Amino acid sequence: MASSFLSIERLTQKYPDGKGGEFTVFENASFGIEKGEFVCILGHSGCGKSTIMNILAGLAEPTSGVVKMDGYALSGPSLDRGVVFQNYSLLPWLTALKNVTFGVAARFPHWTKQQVEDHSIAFLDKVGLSGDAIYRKPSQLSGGMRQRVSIARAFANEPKLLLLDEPFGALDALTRGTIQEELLKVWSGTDQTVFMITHDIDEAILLADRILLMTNGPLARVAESVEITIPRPRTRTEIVENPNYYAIRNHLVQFLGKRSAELAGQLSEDGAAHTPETIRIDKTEDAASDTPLLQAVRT
Ligand SMILES: Nc1ncnc2c1ncn2[C@@H]1O[C@H](COP(=O)(O)OP(=O)(O)OP(=O)(O)O)[C@@H](O)[C@H]1O
Repeated sequence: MASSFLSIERLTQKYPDGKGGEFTVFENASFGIEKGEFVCILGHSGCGKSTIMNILAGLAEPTSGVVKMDGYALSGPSLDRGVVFQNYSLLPWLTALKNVTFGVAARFPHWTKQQVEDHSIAFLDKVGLSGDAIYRKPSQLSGGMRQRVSIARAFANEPKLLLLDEPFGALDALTRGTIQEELLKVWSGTDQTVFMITHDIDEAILLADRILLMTNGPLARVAESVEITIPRPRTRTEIVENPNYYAIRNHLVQFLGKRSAELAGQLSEDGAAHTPETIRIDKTEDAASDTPLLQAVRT
């Protein structure tokens, strides 16, 4: 754990319960994320996903515990950590391009104006925005285009850690599908580490190297870390043909439909750190070693 690029160590969050007491959202949550990994977190509403995200972004302090990046404890927000929220958070008075150059110029102060602009245009292009569109203001863009600008802005800043809080939650299914693939394209050309909240199982399988599963709150925990054993590059139409797709999907559905509630509120009595169990489902490996096809290999 200590050697992970991002190390979440014994994170505990308690809030006042409004009746003079307090309730524990999660306790002693511990997990690591490696450099360049794309990790999604899934869990029911209220389990504490946004709380974890806000702590990673430096927008909130945990009740106890520490988050280390590259071995150093995080404190406060930083350009090293970029955040994309569901509501785009673009500056309404600036064009799409200026929304991107604004951050890039701050991140790379030694660059010339031309370098900043070329770099920003290249990232907008990667998410399918070019021509006139980049000179329009957010109010003149569709929701999908605005979210493309947010994603281009976040990647163009090249933060060490990119935090995505349900970035596609407000988009229709078709636009969502297109932008998911654009996100994969822009991510695969970098060594960017991404931590993303989503409520969409298929989105998580398409995007992630690993999916962290949280039990229901209060007293939630990150119970499982499910490896996505589907090779990259991935597309929405191709992954469903992979033999692991439905096995992984079924596991996630079972967890969220049943086990997330059954495991809820189970905290260790001795105050030990809660690390997720690694789940590896690989029907291709199973077939090669003659083990039953649907068996999950737990480590
Ligand atoms: N500032 C706060 N004060 C008191 N309680 C809070 C505060 N922020 C969050 N909570 C509570 O903490 C719990 C976890 O909230 P959080 O927003 O992290 O959940 P979530 O998993 O992101 O939910 P959702 O999927 O609905 O966004 C909830 O019960 C919420 O009501």
